[in-house]
Amino acid sequence: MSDIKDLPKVVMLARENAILGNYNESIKHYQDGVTTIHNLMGTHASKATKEQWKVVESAIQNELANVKEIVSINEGFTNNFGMGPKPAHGGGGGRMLRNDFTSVDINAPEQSYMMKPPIPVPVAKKAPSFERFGGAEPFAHHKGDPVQYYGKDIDDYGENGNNYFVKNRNPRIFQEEKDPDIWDPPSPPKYSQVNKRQPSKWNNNKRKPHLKRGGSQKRPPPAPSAPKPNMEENKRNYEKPWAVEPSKKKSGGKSKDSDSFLYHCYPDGVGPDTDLIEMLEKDVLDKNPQVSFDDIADLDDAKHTLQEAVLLPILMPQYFKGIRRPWRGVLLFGPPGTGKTMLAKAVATQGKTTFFNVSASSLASKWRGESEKLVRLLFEMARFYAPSVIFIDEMDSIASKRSSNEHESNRKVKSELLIQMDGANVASSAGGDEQLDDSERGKSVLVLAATNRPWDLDEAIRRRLEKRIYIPLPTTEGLKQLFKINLKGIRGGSSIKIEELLKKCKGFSGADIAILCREAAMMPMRRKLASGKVNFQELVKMEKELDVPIELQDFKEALKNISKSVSKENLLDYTKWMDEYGCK
Ligand SMILES: Nc1ncnc2c1ncn2[C@@H]1O[C@H](COP(=O)(O)OP(=O)(O)OP(=O)(O)O)[C@@H](O)[C@H]1O
Repeated sequence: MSDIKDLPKVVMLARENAILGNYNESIKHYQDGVTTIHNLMGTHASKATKEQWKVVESAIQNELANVKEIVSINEGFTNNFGMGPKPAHGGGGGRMLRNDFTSVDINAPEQSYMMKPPIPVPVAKKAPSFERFGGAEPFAHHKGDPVQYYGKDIDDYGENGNNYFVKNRNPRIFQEEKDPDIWDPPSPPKYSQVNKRQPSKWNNNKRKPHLKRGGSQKRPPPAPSAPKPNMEENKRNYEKPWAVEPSKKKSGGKSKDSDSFLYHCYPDGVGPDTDLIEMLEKDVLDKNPQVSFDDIADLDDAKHTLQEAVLLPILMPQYFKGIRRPWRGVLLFGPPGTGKTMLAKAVATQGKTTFFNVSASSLASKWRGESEKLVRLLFEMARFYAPSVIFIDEMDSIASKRSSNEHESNRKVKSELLIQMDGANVASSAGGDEQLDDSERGKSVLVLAATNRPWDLDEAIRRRLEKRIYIPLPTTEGLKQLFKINLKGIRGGSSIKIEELLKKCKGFSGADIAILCREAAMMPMRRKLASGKVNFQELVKMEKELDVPIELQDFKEALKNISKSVSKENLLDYTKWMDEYGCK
């Protein structure tokens, strides 16, 4: 028998065992509870209290009866279908069935073999539901109400301070006392308590939010109501690519010309080759080179040839058709620093054409297949912006002679270059310009290549560079012009003897002269510093004092540091190649 204090625990054990199908255990606990109440009745409790205990007892008796009924039903099934224990007498060696259908005479008319016994519905070991226990959740109670036991109020369960239920209205009284050293298993948070503003969000949805165990974390605030970051005010908020307008994508937030090649290819400005196109537009496209022929000393022959080959076909498209069609490509070759790049830029400036300044590095890509794609995109872009000049500097590094041990990617780039040069200028392809009108004919693309090593060029490329112009070292007249151009805005002293200077600068390239003039122009300042009378800080304040005319002595000093960059042997190679492949 248990103590009356333990009655709730005893009843709970009885129910748990019933739910688990341990009916015998359950019955034992129920009976223990009933005995406990019986004993309590024998004490000198008040009549009213005894009445209340009777109610509790009858409720427990009811539950006990239910469990016993389930046990008897179960036993009935097991015995009927031979699953029960063998009878002690072992009659006939078979199992003793309460309804032994095997003994039925199947020939008897009223007992056809068709009359099988009803198939019993299998009874799972199922606990009696709370319906069976009075229809109310046991020990359910409401805040502020007296504790309810099967729906009936119990205000007092005993005297002498034994009112256990009243003292412990919390439902946890029915749980076992906790061992402080044993932690509860982690339990999920109660969603309704996490964010009461959106209680129904997770109720009907298919998926519950994935929350970490622990139960105390808060759900992040719902995204739709989150304030939108103000890009202007808060610089630390980064633009989300999906939130950026297509027109601003990939352009650093700046709006782009809607008439650019990129938008011509991709109306919303984004496509598979956007990066390559943007790279070409950034690194290669020079819409305004701003170099005039007057800035270029000497090279009159080259200027005339270029004007005829490039500018006139743009200005007089009607005349340059048929056999007079423009050149497919022009090669400028000669020693370094002789003004080849300047010439190309001057052509683009004077012809008001779009200038593409390409070098080997701008067409090189570490990605397989991308270099060829760059070549193709370059020519497509040039056609889009036509009339255009594609200036390819150091052409020998892109289009050197093909060899058997050459890397496959280099060969592909060359092949693409050949293909594109053939199709670059529609007007230049043989017989292809007859149907074109003047405006289309004027929209030509000229490939202007430059190299210091023309003998290294691939033959097929060389053939497509139909006009090959030698850009030699400056003549004496050219050197004179170079001094004039480079010393523009700088005063020359009375000591300067130009003839003496020209003699000293024989064999210098245009680039060498430009460097010499810069060095000489710095000499007054260097002399001042070398005297040791001024330091750097004082020198900054002497800007006007240092602006003195350049004297011959300054050039002589500068010439000690500078020498020509082109050797005589090199020059011989150029003249030889010129004689063989060049054009006058
Ligand atoms: N004929 C020239 N007239 C004026 N300046 C010149 C001339 N030739 C060379 N220069 C000077 O030399 C510099 C280099 O010229 P440029 O780049 O055109 O030479 P390049 O022949 O293309 O050289 P490289 O073959 O090495 O590329 C120019 O910036 C310019 O200052």
